[in-house]
Amino acid sequence: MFEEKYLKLLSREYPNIEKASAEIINLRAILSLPKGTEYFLSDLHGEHEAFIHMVKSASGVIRSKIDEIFEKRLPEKERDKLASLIYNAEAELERRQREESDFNEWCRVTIYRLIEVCKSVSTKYTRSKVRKRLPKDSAYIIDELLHADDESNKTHYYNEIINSIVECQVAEQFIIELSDTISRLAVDRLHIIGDIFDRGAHPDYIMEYLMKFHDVDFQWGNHDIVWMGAATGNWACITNVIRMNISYNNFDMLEIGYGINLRPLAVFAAKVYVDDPCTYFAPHMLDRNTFDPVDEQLASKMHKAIAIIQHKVEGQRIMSHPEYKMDHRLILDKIDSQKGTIRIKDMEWELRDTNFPTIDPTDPYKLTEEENLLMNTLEASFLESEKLQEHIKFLYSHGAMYKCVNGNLLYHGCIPMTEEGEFEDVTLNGSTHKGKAFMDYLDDEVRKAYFNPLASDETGISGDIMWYLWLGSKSPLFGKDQMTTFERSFIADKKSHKEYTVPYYKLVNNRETCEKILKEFGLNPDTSHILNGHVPVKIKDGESPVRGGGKLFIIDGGISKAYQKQTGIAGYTFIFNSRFMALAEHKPYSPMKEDGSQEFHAPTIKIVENMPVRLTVKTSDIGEDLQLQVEDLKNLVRAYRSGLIKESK
Ligand SMILES: O=P(O)(O)OC[C@H]1O[C@](O)(COP(=O)(O)O)[C@@H](O)[C@@H]1O
Ligand SMILES: [Mn+2]
Repeated sequence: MFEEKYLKLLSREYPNIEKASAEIINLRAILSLPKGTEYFLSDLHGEHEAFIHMVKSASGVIRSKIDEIFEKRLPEKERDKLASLIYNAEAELERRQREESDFNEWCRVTIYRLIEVCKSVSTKYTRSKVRKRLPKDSAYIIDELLHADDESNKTHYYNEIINSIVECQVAEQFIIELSDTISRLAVDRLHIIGDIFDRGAHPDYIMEYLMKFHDVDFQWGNHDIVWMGAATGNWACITNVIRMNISYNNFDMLEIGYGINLRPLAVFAAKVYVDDPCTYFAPHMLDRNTFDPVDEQLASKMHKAIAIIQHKVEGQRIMSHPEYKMDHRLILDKIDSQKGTIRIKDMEWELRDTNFPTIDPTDPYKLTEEENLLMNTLEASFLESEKLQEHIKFLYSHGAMYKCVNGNLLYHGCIPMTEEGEFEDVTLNGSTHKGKAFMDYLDDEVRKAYFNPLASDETGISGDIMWYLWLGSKSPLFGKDQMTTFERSFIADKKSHKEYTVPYYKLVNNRETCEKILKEFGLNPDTSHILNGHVPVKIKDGESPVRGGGKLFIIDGGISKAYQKQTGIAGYTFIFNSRFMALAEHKPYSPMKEDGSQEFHAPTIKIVENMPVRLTVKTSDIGEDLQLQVEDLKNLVRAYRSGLIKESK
């Protein structure tokens, strides 16, 4: 009965034997194609240019295709230029326009070459899938070019199309679209293993790019979850987000990108810290603001003002949630203004800054009236920012705490474990969970906090769970014992800044631990792998991204400019195609120079596992779905044949 109903519904889409059979043939053709290339990135930290370059170059995949096709026909320099064109067509076109004596001829030759590359990256897909990835306006022409020269008598037709493109003066647009199509085809699916936000200038641009990408998923990082909490209106999250981004001078993103009104904070800070240079709050100057340059002095004052509000608000959250077990992070009541010291966990530290005009020593966690008003305005800015809310909703709809995909387990930080290597029971809001069940519980609560706070277990203010996930010691997204933000700004002695990672990070050096985690998530421990982000791999100190005897890969190598000194490289990406799994080790991204030139450094690719046989779509997760669809369609055809369901046109 149920099946008949279902088949009737299906018959709306495939109303007769012919249509249903055509789809069966199509699906079976797809199943036999090679598995598409999956591309994994993590810890993007607002570095939009480096990120877009990584996606467009597909971590060296484009370059190796060009070499494969043109090695015998074009000198290396020419191949470099063709690659640069695909990475950033607008910029390369500008350079060519200046340098080529016959620009039209260059366009003509370039279109031929791009079509060859495009053909090569589209061989893994059905024609219909390729068509879907083509830009709307030039889809028809590209489709023709991709297939026109198969027969020699079509060569004339092929040349005519290219000549017309050049003569109609649409060659540049066409080249841009074709280049973009090539990058899109080179990567079938993107996985972002957390931390899109903070430190770098433009996570907002990264989100815009990803929202247009054909297939992307996220595993939330601690820096994403704190923005998700801020977008929920949680003050502990809001203050953290603003503090961090002012500390990296990201005013363009905050005020222009997301429309967060920082004027009240500026006015407040300038007044409260009028004679305080706020020396230890000077922002890092990695990127300049184009639209919203804020005077460095004022930025330092704003940074200190929001940091103090953060410590007050956080103290309130700690007191409301005894189960967070964060009493040791109650800091402000431990300040001894007379002595200029602070006592943290039985240690006394000297403060390098003792000017706290807004802290009432008898009630140090209470916001002043002005601070309270200021927080109300900031909350409104976060709740009302259409762009931010749109980006956060996308993070929700395409993201999760973890993901199992094609035999890989993806998560940003860790799975809480005891020193003995058992999954650790964690109690939050009166509910105790461990392992996969804990991740599922958190996933659920994070969604409720934003979409349906009344249905959540949350005992404090909505979004506290996101704040806990940002810095709590049992947070799978954080994985450290504490976040020493206060110490980093107020105490010179670096010993006080120490943050220790949880046992997980040692345990995963053992293969058995990794296998145990994979099993917990329902994956086959013999064939599956874990992909982790979050902890920068310090190559220069001899660290390796490969752990657990090759069962786990940590791919945070520091795309973040702020961390490149520590890691010695510019990040890892991971590639899983039909033939192998590989780590790509990147060199720092060099931005375009004033004269318009730009150097690209190909990453070093290390194959970490070769597939015993070439993988097909059939063996991938999607393959399972497609096979079920084929079965359903076969049942539908049977129902038509037996007369159970009537065919229509
Ligand atoms: O180097 P910054 O930007 O001051 O940030 C330091 C803070 O960032 C953290 O490392 C968290 O960020 P990550 O998730 O990128 O590691 C904290 O543990 C630390 O207190
Ligand atoms: Mn992180």
